[in-house]
Amino acid sequence: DVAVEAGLRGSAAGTADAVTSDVPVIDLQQPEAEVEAAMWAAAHEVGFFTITGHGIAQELIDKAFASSKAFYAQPQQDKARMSPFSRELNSGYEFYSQVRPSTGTADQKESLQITARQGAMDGRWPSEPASFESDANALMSAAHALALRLLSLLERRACPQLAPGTLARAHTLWAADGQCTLRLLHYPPVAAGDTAGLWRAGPHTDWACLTLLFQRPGEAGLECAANPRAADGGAGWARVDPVEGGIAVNIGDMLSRWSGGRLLSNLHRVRMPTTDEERGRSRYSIAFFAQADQGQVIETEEKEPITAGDYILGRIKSNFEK
Ligand SMILES: O=C(O)CCC(=O)C(=O)O
Ligand SMILES: [Fe+2]
Repeated sequence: DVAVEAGLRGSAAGTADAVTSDVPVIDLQQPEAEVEAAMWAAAHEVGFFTITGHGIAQELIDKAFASSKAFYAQPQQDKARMSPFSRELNSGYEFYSQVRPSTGTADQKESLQITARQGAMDGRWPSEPASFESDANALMSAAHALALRLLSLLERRACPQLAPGTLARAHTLWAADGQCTLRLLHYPPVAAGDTAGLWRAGPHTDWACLTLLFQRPGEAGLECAANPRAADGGAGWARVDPVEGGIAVNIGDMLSRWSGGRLLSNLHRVRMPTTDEERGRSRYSIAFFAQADQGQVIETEEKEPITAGDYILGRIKSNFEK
């Protein structure tokens, strides 16, 4: 959470190099009982894993990345004009604006946030490239369906207090109180020189129940805390490298709360490039955040009930009060 993130500022743990290797890779085409057990172990112990055999067509993913790349290739003022950012709706285009409590510096990135709530994208869909809206929507629908499947696989062990299917039903797309979000990210090439204190994305946990992260081979840099139960990154950082055809998955704060702490959200970050070749290259990623609809009540034995809407509002406030 925010206190953990702020506590990382300037601490050795926040900046230590990633030492351990990749997170578990889980093939969803195994028998369901095996998938469920493997996901539980990974979600419970690491909070991060990569899934393959997920059924989302590579063509859908490639098209969304192609549209993203074409969008970002345009001048900054055009992107801002086509998709003005609204903090209230958590939608639109942002340029080097997100300051993490963990670092105090702006993430070295630009992003376009699409919140799947009625009206949130009115006047915010980029008109160029023309394929943008349909490509982004196609990937969002597929990612949403996959996220519901994963939530259902985790639910029995993570949230035994819930009737089966509760988590899946709590997340809709484009309802009047929807909060699911697709974020297209671009980390531009970096000039050689001192990048101390800078991050492509500073250490943070996600607010969502579950995040699906599309990233591409050759564009590495994502790392998660080796031990999600330690407040300072634990015994170092683990690489979450892109896997051909794979999607990185992580547990967010909302599911951590809903599960009464059975699952923990894990800190993660995107490091700056370290070689000339890497510095000269963009990193593009696409995150789908499964965030329950505003009216959904998150009830557990451990804490007072809170609606998913108030939960997210609290997180937005604490970030902007820093
Ligand atoms: O681009 C990435 O790999 C990570 C992005 C991320 O963690 C986020 O947007 O919350
Ligand atoms: Fe994240």
